[in-house]
Amino acid sequence: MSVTHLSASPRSRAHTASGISVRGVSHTYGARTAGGMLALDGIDLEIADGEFHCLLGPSGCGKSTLLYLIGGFIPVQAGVIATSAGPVTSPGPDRSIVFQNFALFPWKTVKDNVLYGLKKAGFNAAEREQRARHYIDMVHLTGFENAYPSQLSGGMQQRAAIARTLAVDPGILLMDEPFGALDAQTRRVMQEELRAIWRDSRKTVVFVTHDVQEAVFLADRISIMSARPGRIQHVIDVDLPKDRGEEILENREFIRLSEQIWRLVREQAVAATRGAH
Ligand SMILES: Nc1ncnc2c1ncn2[C@@H]1O[C@H](COP(=O)(O)OP(=O)(O)OP(=O)(O)O)[C@@H](O)[C@H]1O
Repeated sequence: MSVTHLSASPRSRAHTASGISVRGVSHTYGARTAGGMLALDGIDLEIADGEFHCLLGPSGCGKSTLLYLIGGFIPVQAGVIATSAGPVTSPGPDRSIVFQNFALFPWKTVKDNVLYGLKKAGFNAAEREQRARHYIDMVHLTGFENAYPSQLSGGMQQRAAIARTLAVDPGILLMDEPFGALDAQTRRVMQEELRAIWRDSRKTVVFVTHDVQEAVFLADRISIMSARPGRIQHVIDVDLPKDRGEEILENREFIRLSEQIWRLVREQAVAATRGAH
């Protein structure tokens, strides 16, 4: 896939990639009541500017909670989260999120969904048009600008949601199992496309997944979290070529890493099951 860059004029409000620093972050749901539940316990994590970072771990270990804290969607109770824009205290235009369930407005067309985010971000009419066209093309939806979400397949809806998120040019892209609802084949195509978009647009990505192969395919580094309360158990470097396609699945390092990480995640999943009894 070829991706051309839009001019980064001061008026474009483009956000440069940024690192993310998470220090001593804990989170308790229902903290004000006696029965509060500790979801995250002392998370320390440094994500470099321009890194593709995956969070892996058993169900309920707090992956989404950590992502929402970085996004500023839930307040930081203990510890500090910072980006190059400073400490995270609320959502900001430098961070955007893509959810599993697409989160498109069903009553708006693909183009209007993309334009909506741009208007909110303060782009002028000409920039909105130019950006909408560019990002709809980037995710291969040219020709479907006037379609409504209900007229699109799941993969196309998720590509529209990604176009809407990318169009506002956040430096940090937060993705919460964005391909979880897709069939295996569409998922593989989307993984390749996302990797290509990331490589060409230089964003910092934090990507939550349950899928070990997906994490190894996409990431520069992978954090494996413990069963609840979530802690960072291991941080693994993925030393694979930058350009990754179907052939990487047969790369010996890919296979070795996938097996190693699968064992580590399984240990945590078993611990989570024991903790539930
Ligand atoms: N709003 C909430 N109120 C109370 N408890 C919550 C809330 N959101 C999440 N939790 C609990 O916090 C823990 C962590 O949830 P979270 O969704 O962050 O985990 P996760 O690792 O993303 O899970 P999954 O992989 O199943 O999506 C879970 O036990 C969950 O039930």
